[in-house]
Amino acid sequence: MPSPLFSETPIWKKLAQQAQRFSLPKMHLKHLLRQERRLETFSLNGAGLFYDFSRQRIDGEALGHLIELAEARDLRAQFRAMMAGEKVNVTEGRAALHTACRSFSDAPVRADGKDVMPAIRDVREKIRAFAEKIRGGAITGSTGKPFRHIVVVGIGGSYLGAQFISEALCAFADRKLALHYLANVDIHNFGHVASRIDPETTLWVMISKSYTTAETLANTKQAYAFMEEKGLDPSKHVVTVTSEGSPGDDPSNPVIDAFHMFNFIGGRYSVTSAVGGVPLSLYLGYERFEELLRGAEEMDQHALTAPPEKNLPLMAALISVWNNNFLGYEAHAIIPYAEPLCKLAPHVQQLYMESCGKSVTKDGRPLDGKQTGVIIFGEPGTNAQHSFFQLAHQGRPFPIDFIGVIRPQYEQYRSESKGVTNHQELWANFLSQPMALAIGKDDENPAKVFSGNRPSSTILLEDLSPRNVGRLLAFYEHRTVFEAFIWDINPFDQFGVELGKVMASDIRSEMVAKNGDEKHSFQGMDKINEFYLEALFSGEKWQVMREG
Ligand SMILES: O=P(O)(O)OC[C@H]1O[C@H](O)[C@H](O)[C@@H](O)[C@@H]1O
Repeated sequence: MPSPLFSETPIWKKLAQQAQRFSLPKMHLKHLLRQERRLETFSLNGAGLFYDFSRQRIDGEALGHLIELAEARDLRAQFRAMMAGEKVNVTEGRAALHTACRSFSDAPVRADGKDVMPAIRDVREKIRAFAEKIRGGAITGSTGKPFRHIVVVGIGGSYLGAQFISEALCAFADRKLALHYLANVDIHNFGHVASRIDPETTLWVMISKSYTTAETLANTKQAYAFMEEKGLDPSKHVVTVTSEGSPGDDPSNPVIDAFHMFNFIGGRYSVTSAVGGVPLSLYLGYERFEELLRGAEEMDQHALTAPPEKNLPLMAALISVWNNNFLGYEAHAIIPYAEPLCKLAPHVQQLYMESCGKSVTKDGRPLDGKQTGVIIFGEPGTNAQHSFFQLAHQGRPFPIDFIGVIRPQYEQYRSESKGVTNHQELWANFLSQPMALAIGKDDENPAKVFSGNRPSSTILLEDLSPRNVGRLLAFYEHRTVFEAFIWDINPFDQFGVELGKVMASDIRSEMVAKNGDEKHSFQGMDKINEFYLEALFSGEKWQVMREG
């Protein structure tokens, strides 16, 4: 029996009724915040994170119904099934076992009846040994020099997670190593990287689960051509991370080493597999990568075992669904008051929007668009305040996650301005923004009125250690899947990215024909694309065409 559509359940009706109460003036956040013990009642501690949702538009009664929702949709049972290796990715007939990547327990985890842990432990061990050899100079490039640059070639899930973590932890990186990312097929990305590396001391890490992604293949070819042009032997400068048996898992193409990821790990959930493990261990050292895994494992265990009312990612998912489905917010911002978390929002953007941007339940029943994910975006504070916060305060409202860190990675720089350190100045803003959004302000001048009643959560970390970053990473992963479980959608497939790829392939064929025969005409294509292809191939004639 498929579970009923969320919108057809009794709990949906109850929550919709609850939401109506919140349109009353007395439910404005400026009043709710005066409730006694507001912070204690609406905040949670767990797995090293503090999650404060006291400035969400919620009260005890609404919260009670949200907890009921968690039970009604059996969220923890679904999560348990995921961690136990059941085929929760139903449309692709696969398990989703990213949590196994950071399991350090002796317990087996089975996918298709087979314990996946031995293979996972082997990969970790292989990464450790490899990273030590590269960092220690035991493996060198083809001219015998130790590696000083790492270029990570990959896109989407084979890029964003590693970029988020490497930025978050770059204070711990080996100063002798520079890390570069080559994701975009745009030649400007390649040109930029090529102009900043020393080819002889560059290690290229080619990451692709499928090894069929057009952008990554094009960039890989570009890199090989570049090395060959410099007289270097690519087999001494390239390492691959891909699934077993993929086109890139090819022994006839010699590389320094090849690392496997597994088909039961989705791209956007793969940063704790070899996809993140190889580049991050090279850049930060394996021990730090392992600390990150241990932090993620703590959050996994918390999400698995804590009851809904104490479960951080589950509560965050409930609040998110409340804001989206019942209070009607269509976007959600992630604003870390911590520059090292500058790539958290792009990572969560893929993680969440690829997972929750669906239009049918996992068994194919249509959902109206409002019953799945919202738009995620974000930038670090205070930068965001000086760019788009005008709209956050006086324009269209959207919920925000404010993320703060008690101790910065750089505690040694303590000069003061206006009587406070930079970190304290940052905190003054980190504290003022959620309050200003919640409380608002009246003014005789309508242009200076702040309506307030704009919800936010605050997530606090003690510091930005690898362990805490791992906890934060897993928090967002689990928040994402809990939301998907509420809607009964599959957070592990991404068919929505296919149509554009197929159309690109048709257009590519036209380009191939033109490259082979300059007389090839684009006529017969749809008129709009014909116009643009003519423009691309016209070169200097473009101006003439426009004038004509
Ligand atoms: O790792 P790859 O197979 O190269 O895939 C890279 C990325 O491309 C796809 O288009 C998907 O949208 C992503 O989920 C995936 O992570």
